[in-house]
Amino acid sequence: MLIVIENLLSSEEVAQFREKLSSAQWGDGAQTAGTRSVEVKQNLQVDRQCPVGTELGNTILRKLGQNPLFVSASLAETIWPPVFNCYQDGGHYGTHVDSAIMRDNDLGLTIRSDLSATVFLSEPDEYEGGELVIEEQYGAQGVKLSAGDMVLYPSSSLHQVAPVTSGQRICAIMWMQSAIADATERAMLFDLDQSIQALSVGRSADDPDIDRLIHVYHNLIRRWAQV
Ligand SMILES: O=C(O)CCC(=O)C(=O)O
Ligand SMILES: [Fe+2]
Repeated sequence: MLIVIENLLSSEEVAQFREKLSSAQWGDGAQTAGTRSVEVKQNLQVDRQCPVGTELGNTILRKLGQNPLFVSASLAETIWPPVFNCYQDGGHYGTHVDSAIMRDNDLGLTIRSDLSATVFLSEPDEYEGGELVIEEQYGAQGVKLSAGDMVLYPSSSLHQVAPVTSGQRICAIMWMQSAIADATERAMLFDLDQSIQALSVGRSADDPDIDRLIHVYHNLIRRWAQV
């Protein structure tokens, strides 16, 4: 399931990000690719130690924590620090699957990647090509969103970034471990939560039917969560 979260960042925030990223330390993205994906990855990434990247990454993490749609869809337990990338001059990332286990010994961080995310920081008309193409159960889907929007997709999917034939495609990407490892269970919880939110509108805070649905929602999480 692909989920689009619109306006995670406002246009003012996108402008601030772009301004700050222009002074960040950029390096060859191949340095962080696995042995197999290094052959298909051609892009630039902000160095992990760059303070600009850390500051902007923390801003994204804060915004995610405040976004009800993201929280409901991901039930994220641990999020990998966002990585900023830039594709230009034919830059691309051929078909690959993200590593299942990600480990950073310096940060003492290990996650199982359940969900991957891309926050678009360039407007679609700023570059040609550069679609994020995700292979889903029902076929491949190309994603190219407005600046400030984010797509959330299963880390288990094969995906690629098509060559950027003109302009620059700047994005933030991240991976996360969900409290609910199983994608089908997570999708059912998302549907249930979205319906509870919709049905609650106009009902009193102690509506017994809503209480019963919330009871079911939390007890399913209790049953399925790995925390
Ligand atoms: O830039 C993107 O949208 C995704 C890049 C990607 O798939 C990766 O770095 O693993
Ligand atoms: Fe990827």
